[in-house]
Amino acid sequence: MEVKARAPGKIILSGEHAVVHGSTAVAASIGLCTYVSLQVPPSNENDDRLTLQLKDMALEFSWPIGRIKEALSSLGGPFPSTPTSCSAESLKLILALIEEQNILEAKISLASGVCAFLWLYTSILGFKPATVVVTSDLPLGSGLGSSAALCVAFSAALLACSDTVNIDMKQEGWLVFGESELELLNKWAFEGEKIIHGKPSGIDNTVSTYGNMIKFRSGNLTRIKSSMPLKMLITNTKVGRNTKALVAGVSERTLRNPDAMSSVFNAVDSISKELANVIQTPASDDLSITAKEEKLEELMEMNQGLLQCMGVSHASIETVLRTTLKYKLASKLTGAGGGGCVLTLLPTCILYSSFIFYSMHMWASNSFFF
Ligand SMILES: Nc1ncnc2c1ncn2[C@@H]1O[C@H](COP(=O)(O)OP(=O)(O)O)[C@@H](O)[C@H]1O
Ligand SMILES: C[C@@](O)(CCOP(=O)(O)O)CC(=O)O
Ligand SMILES: [Mg+2]
Repeated sequence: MEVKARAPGKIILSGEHAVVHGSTAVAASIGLCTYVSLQVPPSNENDDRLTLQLKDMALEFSWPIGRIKEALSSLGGPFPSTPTSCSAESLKLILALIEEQNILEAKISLASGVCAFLWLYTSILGFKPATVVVTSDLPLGSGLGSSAALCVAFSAALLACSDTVNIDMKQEGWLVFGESELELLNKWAFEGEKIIHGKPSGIDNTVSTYGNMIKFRSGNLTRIKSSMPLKMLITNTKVGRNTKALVAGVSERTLRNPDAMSSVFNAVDSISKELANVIQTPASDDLSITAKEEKLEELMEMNQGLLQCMGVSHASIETVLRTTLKYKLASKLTGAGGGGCVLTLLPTCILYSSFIFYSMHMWASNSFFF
């Protein structure tokens, strides 16, 4: 049997980091996905290994099922069948299994993704042999939510293979999970994100699970329907960074300056709520599309200023901000910052201005348009 699953990456329009501390944030899924294929051999076949292939990195991890059972036996299995956090003790045992595979120093950052895989796999499918293949359109560690897309795609493939969920609705040739299955999937993906991020808010796995645009606060999502065309340029600075370290840095700053940071988080909360309102409110004689875009630009600039206060901007991000400002375009970092991707709002008028569009495109050779 083979199951294929895909899950999208995301952009955060407002509220990253502050959302970890209880503020509202707004995010949208994008058309770049992570794909997982899971092949379970027929039970009469003599293949008793669990193999994970990370195709884009030309990496393969493979363990005899007996070795995984032996390594995790002290946990007293069977593993939990409802979404449960990976304890420090389980994480240590899983890391030992990964260390045996001699992962190259240059690719060590992938270990947390492999850890999330082993936790989700053994929790949802137990000790079944299988081959799992991962490919992705997303740049890793760039703020576009590759970690969450990976966890959502893993959870979707694993749950579809398990006997516990029913999926039967079809959309463009893909089977679709129902509401309660999506909720279960999202909870499992969150447990995977915790292994990669340390202290995630849950916004990335939630927008990857449900798609479209969402407003998110303290674990609760509200679906948003945009009433205006929203075009974003995404520029990848290609400066690598690690979400876990950046999130921990903001928490440390918050411990040192609780009152000041609480004001910063409150301001971000107001900005995200206002941004969601502007996106949802239809244009009218009193509020033209141009006025709405100007409002969004201002809110994005304010959010960027507060992200600088949190200490998560970077010289490469500032360079993109300065460059887009020359064209009177507003930008902000998206995701954890410290490098990674920058969002620039492309107002409807610029889409007709071929000169600016062309020169921006030439300059931003690392950019995608959405
Ligand atoms: N396709 C993938 N294959 C293996 N690991 C992945 C993949 N996508 C994401 N990961 C894991 O997620 C980490 C990147 O997550 P993170 O630092 O949160 O950045 P982002 O989510 O913005 O891409 C990688 O270092 C790796 O551990
Ligand atoms: C910084 C944060 O708000 C978003 C991180 O996104 P990413 O991993 O950089 O794509 C963390 C979170 O909400 O879990
Ligand atoms: Mg991430």
